[in-house]
Amino acid sequence: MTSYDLFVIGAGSGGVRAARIAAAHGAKVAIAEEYRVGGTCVIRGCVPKKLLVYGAHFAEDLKDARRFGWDVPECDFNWPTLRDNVLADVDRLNGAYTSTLASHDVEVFLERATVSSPQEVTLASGRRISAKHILIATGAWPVTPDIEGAEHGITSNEVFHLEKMPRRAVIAGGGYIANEFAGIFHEFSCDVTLVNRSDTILRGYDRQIVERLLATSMAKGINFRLNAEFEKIEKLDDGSLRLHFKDGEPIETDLLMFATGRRPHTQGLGLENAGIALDNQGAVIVDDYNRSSCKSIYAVGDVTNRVQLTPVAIREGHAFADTVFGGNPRTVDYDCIPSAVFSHPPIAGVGLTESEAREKLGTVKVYTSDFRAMKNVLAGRDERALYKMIVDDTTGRVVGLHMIGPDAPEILQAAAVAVKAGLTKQAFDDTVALHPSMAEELVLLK
Ligand SMILES: Cc1cc2nc3c(=O)[nH]c(=O)nc-3n(C[C@H](O)[C@H](O)[C@H](O)COP(=O)(O)OP(=O)(O)OC[C@H]3O[C@@H](n4cnc5c(N)ncnc54)[C@H](O)[C@@H]3O)c2cc1C
Ligand SMILES: NC(=O)c1ccc[n+]([C@@H]2O[C@H](COP(=O)([O-])OP(=O)(O)OC[C@H]3O[C@@H](n4cnc5c(N)ncnc54)[C@H](O)[C@@H]3O)[C@@H](O)[C@H]2O)c1
Repeated sequence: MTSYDLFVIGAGSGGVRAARIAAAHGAKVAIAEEYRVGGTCVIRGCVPKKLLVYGAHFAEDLKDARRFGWDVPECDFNWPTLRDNVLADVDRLNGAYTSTLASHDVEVFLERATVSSPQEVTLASGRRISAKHILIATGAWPVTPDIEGAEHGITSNEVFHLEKMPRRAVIAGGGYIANEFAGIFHEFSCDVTLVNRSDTILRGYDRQIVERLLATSMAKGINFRLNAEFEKIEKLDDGSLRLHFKDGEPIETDLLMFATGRRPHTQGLGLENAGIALDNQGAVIVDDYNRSSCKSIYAVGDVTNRVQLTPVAIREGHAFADTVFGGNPRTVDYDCIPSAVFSHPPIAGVGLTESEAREKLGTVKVYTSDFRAMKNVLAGRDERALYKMIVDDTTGRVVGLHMIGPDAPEILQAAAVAVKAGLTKQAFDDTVALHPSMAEELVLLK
């Protein structure tokens, strides 16, 4: 039986980083991937999604360009062209990730692996491999509600491969994926309805910012059906779908996409063969050093259900490799992780929301800037940005920054450094504005 120092299951964001760094520390490493090297982020998540967001934004840019003097003729959008170009870029990245593993002498098995004992995995081909350490980096999988006809819906796994752009689309869910794809489909002239089971969308984001997204999305023409529970999905003779709800009128649509959360991908992985403890969501329970209840087996990324974001999975994979193979025990700092929703317009935030800060700190000061970006003014686009700074009134420290508006994620990434470093509102005020920019609002808040 071949033996390795480390066997990684899952070549996504966390697994690839862990494999590469462990190998650089001198370990003999192998990795198994059942679909494509690169994982969710590269193959069917962040990267192709962001490329579609860019593609979608041209709908507004082309219209606005006329106000800036460009003689733009009526333009048609061609979905197969964008889809195929995006998928070609995914192929390129898949190749780049595969060569990175090869150049670090990580052996890649393009097949499913399961755990057969604390120091052994079995490949789908039947081959058994022993390893001193096993890393579970199998990510998460879309959850679809248990309702009659749910099989007629798709998930984010399939959305990047659509044959044609539907005329009507319903997106179930009110989180990241639902809001991002509502914007994408809408910009491609599709009639979009977002259906959520509660009246709260984007839980965890600052309410005022989310309210602004809701208002802006509705003004653009995206429909929202909140507090709605599906009863069943009926497929009609012409191939379209009729969605029935426990209350309210049915909706007819050409496409139903479930964006109703992602569950840790642990089913059928054989974790019981190594006595690995899971939580009630099926996530691998790990300690601060990513070690599971079995001492030779570790887990990183979405499969641990801590923070389902790529940069977090990467950090966890890196910290694991440094800890176990680099003689440098490290944990990941989960405080002040910036995040964004690539909606139209995008949202970005770091630190405490206003309500979290009020609950945690008691006395807080909130500074806001509610403005129309210069570009939107000339374009005649009645779309306002909102920036919010949450300050601890006792210390003057900025404990949260939340924004919605053009390029909010780009601006927030830089500002998050200041929040993470514990800078005060005064430090922002002391910084001279960079004019004219949208970001200058951050140092001009009164
Ligand atoms: C549509 C979408 C958009 C997203 N956008 C963003 C974003 O903009 N920003 C952001 O930070 N995050 C985003 N995310 C989340 C991000 O993709 C994940 O947090 C990240 O990919 C998690 O990395 P991971 O290594 O834990 O798992 P993954 O990247 O999911 O990798 C797990 C890999 O394991 C493989 N695998 C599973 N089981 C086995 C097995 N038994 N044997 C072999 N291989 C196996 C899978 O095929 C997969 O390739 C998005 C997710 C989705 C779905
Ligand atoms: N920009 C980003 O960083 C980004 C983008 C996409 C995904 N992600 C990651 O992927 C994860 C999964 O994304 P997601 O959007 O699927 O999950 P999510 O957890 O963000 O949202 C799930 C939503 O589905 C709703 N829901 C659940 N069951 C439902 C039902 N039966 N009917 C209608 N609504 C229902 C929930 O109320 C919630 O609003 C996110 O938590 C995030 O960490 C990140």
